[in-house]
Amino acid sequence: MKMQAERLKVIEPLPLPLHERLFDDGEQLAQALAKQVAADLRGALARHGEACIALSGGNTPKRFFDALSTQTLDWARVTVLPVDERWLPPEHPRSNERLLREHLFKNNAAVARLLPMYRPTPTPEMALMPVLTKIANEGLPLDVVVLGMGEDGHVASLFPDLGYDNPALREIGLQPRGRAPVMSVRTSAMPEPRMTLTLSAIFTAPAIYLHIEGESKRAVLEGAQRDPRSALPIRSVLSGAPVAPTLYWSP
Ligand SMILES: O=C1O[C@H](COP(=O)(O)O)[C@@H](O)[C@H](O)[C@H]1O
Repeated sequence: MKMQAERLKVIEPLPLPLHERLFDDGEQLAQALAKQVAADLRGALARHGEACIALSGGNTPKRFFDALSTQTLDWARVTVLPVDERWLPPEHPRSNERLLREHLFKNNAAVARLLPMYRPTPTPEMALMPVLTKIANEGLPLDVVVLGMGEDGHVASLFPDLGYDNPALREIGLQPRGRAPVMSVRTSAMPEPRMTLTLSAIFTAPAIYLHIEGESKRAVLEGAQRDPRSALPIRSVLSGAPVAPTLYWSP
């Protein structure tokens, strides 16, 4: 009887690997992440004479971009691209390109090269092939990527509400070794169509950082890290990344 009870013991699945750097506040986090990313870019520049970094949008990265813009390195040889873009002109307050231009392309980083995703076409689908070709030829492989995460577990513009059964999300967006580096996205969760790097493109980077602030997002992340049944895109990042990502978190 005792033997049987032991055999039935539930084995907790191991959480997916993730390095963690935890900070007391967002300013300390921004400074530390900027120093680390600058060191990675200097390393890439020393190895192959140029460097490429993909950066997330939204509200979280502003302080980090401000801090990164002051780092000393050969920015003229650095290419910067957004990990995703809302299909809005760069003057729009929700544009991720605008965020980069306002918070990163200043100080020392003013001379970096921007590889935008947005084109002035009515839909992202109409610009998909030229953007895909440009990014594949001039942006990949990446040296560094910094991902944010939404409260719903989305990363870049890979949204869970596209549905786990959505073939485009599963077979293109979340495919760790697929051929498409970029895809267009339409989701009822967001007011505008979007374009996003796929995980195949994101996983070309040997350094992957998650920049996440707030207790509620951390709970979402930890849930996805531990639950093998989780269909959240952040879990696909943790399970498929060729190197364990490093979390930079503050309350
Ligand atoms: O829509 C987006 O959301 C995520 C998270 O943004 P945040 O405002 O919650 O920090 C972001 O990483 C992504 O690039 C963006 O387009």
